[in-house]
Amino acid sequence: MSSFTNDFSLVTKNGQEGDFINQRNALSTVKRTRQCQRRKFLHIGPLQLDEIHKQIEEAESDGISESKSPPAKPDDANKENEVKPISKLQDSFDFGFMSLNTPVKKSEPVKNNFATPSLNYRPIGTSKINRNLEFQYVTPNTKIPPKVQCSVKMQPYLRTPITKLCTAPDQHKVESELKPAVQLRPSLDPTFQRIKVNDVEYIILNELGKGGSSEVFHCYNHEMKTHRAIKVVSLANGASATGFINEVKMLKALQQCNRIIKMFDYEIKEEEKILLVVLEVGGTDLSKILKESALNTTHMPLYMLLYYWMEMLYAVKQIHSHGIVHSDLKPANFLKVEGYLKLIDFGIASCIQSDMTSVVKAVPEGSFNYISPEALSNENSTNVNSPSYGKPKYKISYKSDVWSLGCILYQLVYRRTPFQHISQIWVKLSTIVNAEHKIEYPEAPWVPQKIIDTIRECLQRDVKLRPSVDDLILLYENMFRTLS
Ligand SMILES: Nc1ncnc2c1ncn2[C@@H]1O[C@H](COP(=O)(O)OP(=O)(O)OP(=O)(O)O)[C@@H](O)[C@H]1O
Repeated sequence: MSSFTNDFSLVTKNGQEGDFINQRNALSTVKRTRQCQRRKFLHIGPLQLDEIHKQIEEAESDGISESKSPPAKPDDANKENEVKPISKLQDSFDFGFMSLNTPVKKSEPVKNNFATPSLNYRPIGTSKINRNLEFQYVTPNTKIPPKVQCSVKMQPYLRTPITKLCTAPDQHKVESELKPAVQLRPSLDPTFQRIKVNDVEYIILNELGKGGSSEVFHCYNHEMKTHRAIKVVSLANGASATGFINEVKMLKALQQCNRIIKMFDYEIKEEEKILLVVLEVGGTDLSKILKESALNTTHMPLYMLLYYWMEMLYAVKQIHSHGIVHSDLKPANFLKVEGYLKLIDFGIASCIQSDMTSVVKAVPEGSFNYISPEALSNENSTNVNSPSYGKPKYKISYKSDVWSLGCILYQLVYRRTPFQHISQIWVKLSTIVNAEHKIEYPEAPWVPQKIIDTIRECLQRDVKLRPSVDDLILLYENMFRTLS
C-alpha cells in the first residue's frame, strides 16, 4: 500500500534545501532554459522533454500561457527567477501560524503566483546528502494540460509509485478550511504530498524536525479538519527499530498524562520498513529555545527559567509515577505545546517494576552531555544464556533522570551543560564518572543561590544523595508561586 503519494509535476531540479522557485514563471523558465535543460535538470520522468515542450507550445499557442502577461523588464525577470528562501517555520508555530513567503507581485493576479516548497528528500538516518536524490518540485501552471506530468525519483524508503491524487476542486476545499489556521499560498491547482496512516490520508504541509532515524512532518487531514505531526521512522536498522516500537508502547501507556505528547494513531508498514506515528502538533522544542536564548546578550529571565524548570519537573513526575525512567532526558525531548512542556521521545525509556529500584540496559544512545555517571558504569553481562552476554550494560534508576534534569538546569543558568566544554568524547565520559572531578559553578548573581544549590544536589555522583523529582517539585512550587 502506498504511504506517500504525490502529484507534483513538470520539472525536477537540483536545488538547495529551503529554496523554491517562483512558480508563476515555471513555464517561462522552462522555455528560456530549454537549451540547457539536459545539463541542468537532473531527472525528467517517463514523459520526454520533447513531449513536454509540445504541450507547452500548445498551451502557449492557445494564448493562455505567460504571453498574456505584460512583458517583464530584464531586471524584473531576473528577480522573478531568483531562488528565494522559505521562511523558518519553527518560529511561527508559537503563534499557531505558518508563514509562507509567497512572492506575490502586486501588479499581477494572485492566481498564477504560487510555488511549492522544495522537498529535498533524502534517505532518513543518513547525514550525508546524496545529491542525486535531491529534487525540487515545481507546481505546474494551471493552464498546462494535465497530461504534462512526470514522475520523480523517490527516496529509497518511499517505494511505491507516485500517482496523481489531488484535483483542483479538492484543493479549493482544503485551502478554505486551512486558511484560518495556516496561511497557504493562494493557488488554483497546487499539489501536495500525502501520507496515509491506517487508510486515513493526510496532506504534508512541512517538515517539523528530524531525529536520528526519523523525520517529523506537519500534516493536515481535511475530512476531520485536524492538524497532526506525523513521525516517519525508518525501521531498517534492527536495533533502533526496537527502540521506536518501545517508544510507541510507552506513549500508549501514558496517554492519560497531560505532559506527554498525545499519540492518535500509528502503523508499521512492514514492506517499506517504516513506522508512522500520528501525534499532536507542538511548537518549538526546548533545545531550540535554549539555542535562541544563548544568542541573547542577557541571561534568561528568572521567571522563564523557573517556568521551564517546573514544566520539566511536572512532565518527568508523570512518567516516574507510571514506573518509567526516561534515561535520555535532554532539551530536544521537551516540546512546547499550548504553553506546556511535553515529553516527546521515549526511544530508550524503561519500565521499572514496583519491587525494583533500577534496571539494567544496553549501552545508551542518548546525548552524553546529559547522561548520568551510573549510566556509564559498564557492567558486562555475565549470563552466558543471555543474548546480550559480554556486551556492556548500565544501571539506571529514577535518579538518573534527576541527574539529566540537573544538567538541563545548569544549561538554563550557564548556557552550557556541565561537561560540554570537554570535546573529546572519552575524556568527557571519564570526567562524568570521576568522583574526584569537581563540577564548575561560576558566580551567577542573576539567579538565587537556591537554584545553584539545586543543581549541585542533582549532580551528585552518589545516586542516593540526589533528590527525587517529587522533592524538587515541593522545593520549587513555592518559589514559582511567589514570582507568578
Ligand atoms: N509532535 C511534534 N510536534 C512538533 N514537532 C515535533 C513533534 N515531534 C517531534 N518534533 C520535532 O522533531 C524533532 C525530532 O523528533 P524526535 O525527537 O521525536 O525524533 P527522534 O528520532 O526520536 O530523535 P532522536 O534521534 O533525538 O532520538 C524534535 O526535536 C522536534 O523538534
